[in-house]
Amino acid sequence: MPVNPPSPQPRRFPAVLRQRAASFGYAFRGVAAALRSEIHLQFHAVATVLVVGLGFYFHLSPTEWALVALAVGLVWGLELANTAVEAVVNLVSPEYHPLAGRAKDVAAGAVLIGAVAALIVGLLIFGPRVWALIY
Ligand SMILES: Nc1ncnc2c1ncn2[C@@H]1O[C@H](COP(=O)(O)OP(=O)(O)OP(=O)(O)O)[C@@H](O)[C@H]1O
Repeated sequence: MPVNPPSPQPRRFPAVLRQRAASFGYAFRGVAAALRSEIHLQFHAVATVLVVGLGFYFHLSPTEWALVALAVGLVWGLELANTAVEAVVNLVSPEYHPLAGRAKDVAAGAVLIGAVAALIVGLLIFGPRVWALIY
């Protein structure tokens, strides 16, 4: 009795790629929406452009660029997460609730810690150079 050859597997690779591309699209849409609505993020965008400009001006080393990139990414990431927490809290608890307040305060605290760390990195990397430029 003839044996049928195994039927070829459906080609799922392009579908997976499409799904990944869509996920990236949603993520970029999230960043764009947060940028439009959050004044803090608009401030970070301006600060990021300034920091990158200063980095080129002062010819940062690769290690310094890595630290600056981590600091900038940390602040952006935490600010976006904070925006997401605020949106969810506003959705599930539009009325006053101590837990809602705590969630927002803790998320804001995470941004604060990240911002202080980024400030320290910025002062250590740019501080001496800016100082030498002025004096
Ligand atoms: N539903 C709530 N229940 C209890 N406390 C809340 C509630 N919403 C906000 N709060 C308190 O008010 C603070 C400010 O909340 P708000 O939603 O204005 O956030 P925000 O940090 O000012 O954010 P943004 O300025 O980015 O909108 C919170 O950190 C929290 O302490």
